[in-house]
Amino acid sequence: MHLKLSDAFKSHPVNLQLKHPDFNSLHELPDSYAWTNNDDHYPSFLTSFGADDSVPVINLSDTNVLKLTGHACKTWGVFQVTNHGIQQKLLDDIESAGKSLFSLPVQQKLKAARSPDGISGYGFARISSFFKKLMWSEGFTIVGSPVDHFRQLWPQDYDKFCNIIEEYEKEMKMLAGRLMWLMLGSLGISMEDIKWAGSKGEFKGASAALQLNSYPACPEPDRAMGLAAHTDSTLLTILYQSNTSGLQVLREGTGWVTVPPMPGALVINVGDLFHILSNGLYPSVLHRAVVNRTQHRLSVAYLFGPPASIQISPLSKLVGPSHPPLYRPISWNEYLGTKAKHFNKALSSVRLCAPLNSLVDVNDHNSVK
Ligand SMILES: C=C1C[C@]23C[C@@]1(O)CC[C@H]2[C@@]12CCC[C@@](C)(C(=O)O1)[C@H]2[C@@H]3C(=O)O
Ligand SMILES: O=C(O)CCC(=O)C(=O)O
Ligand SMILES: [Fe+2]
Repeated sequence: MHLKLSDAFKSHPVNLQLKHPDFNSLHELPDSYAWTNNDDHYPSFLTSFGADDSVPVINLSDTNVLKLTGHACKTWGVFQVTNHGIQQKLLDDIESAGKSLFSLPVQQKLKAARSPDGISGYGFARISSFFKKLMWSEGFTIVGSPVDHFRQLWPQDYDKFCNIIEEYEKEMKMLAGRLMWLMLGSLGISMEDIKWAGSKGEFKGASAALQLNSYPACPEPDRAMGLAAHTDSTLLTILYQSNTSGLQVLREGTGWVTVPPMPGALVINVGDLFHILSNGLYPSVLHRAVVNRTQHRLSVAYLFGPPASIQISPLSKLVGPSHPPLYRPISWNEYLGTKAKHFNKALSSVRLCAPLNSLVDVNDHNSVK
């Protein structure tokens, strides 16, 4: 059956509390938002202060870009890129569209609420259902045309916002394709190895979701959680975090490392599906967003994946007698359903054989508990 990405949660509906708080009216942290180490799957005491380990920054015009990308993917599963060709004006436009959306009255935003079995719309992050405490954030997911939802939000000028989203998605898709070939090229994979990328390798049928995240200033940031630790269920994610810090990645042996906002830079996460494609060579990065006392923070994630129903499995060039396939084939839709059911155990539920050194499997984040 030909499924669309928007069908992914039809069999995994999640009923999140629909009554959203008006964050601006909360002057102290309600107990329902106060996290202790027991509430998170990955404790905060792992935070590293002033670690000299920092997320790689790659200039996409560097002559050594292939090698740098391979090293960053293998050792971190995340990197920042500069010289990526996305105009600052477009980044500014998407940021102000996001700010305009989240500053609407709660009742207005709820008119575009995500339905329990839907993918698009306003609401808490889907993973909220796995936690007893609430996250100090709100989100808006766009898959396909946002016009119906935007008409609800801005009856007069929804068109202007639709155009910004369309332009942003077009540019992000091109950049995602470029990054895919860099990451694949660093593994020795070429166009003939990925048939679904199309004859020119343009990833025409690829699917994607655009996620706007808003983290209001928080009266007690040390006890709150913006977005709990997770890996992305994507091939790769392109994140724009503007100029406010909040994104942290978990580094083995070091702890939580802040990804510092750099003017105009974009953060690239290796996602779970790329981890599968690479037969475990590139880890999908575990990351979270923390909040702060004074500044509102907005981030925009472009979640890039394959066509919704094609099967993703370890690439045959990366499999051999001494490298058996570590994962069974799975489509993006099925994987999203698996994530909705098993959250941080989704990847291991798709795994075929236990890792040799199972205690230090980079992607078995459950072992960090
Ligand atoms: C395609 C998707 C990945 C995502 C779930 C979604 O359907 C759209 C939103 C994505 C997001 C963004 C915030 C963190 C996350 C874990 C979540 O709850 O929603 C991711 C999901 C994911 O990568 O699994
Ligand atoms: O806000 C951030 O920095 C992280 C957002 C994120 O992880 C996501 O949207 O998947
Ligand atoms: Fe994420």
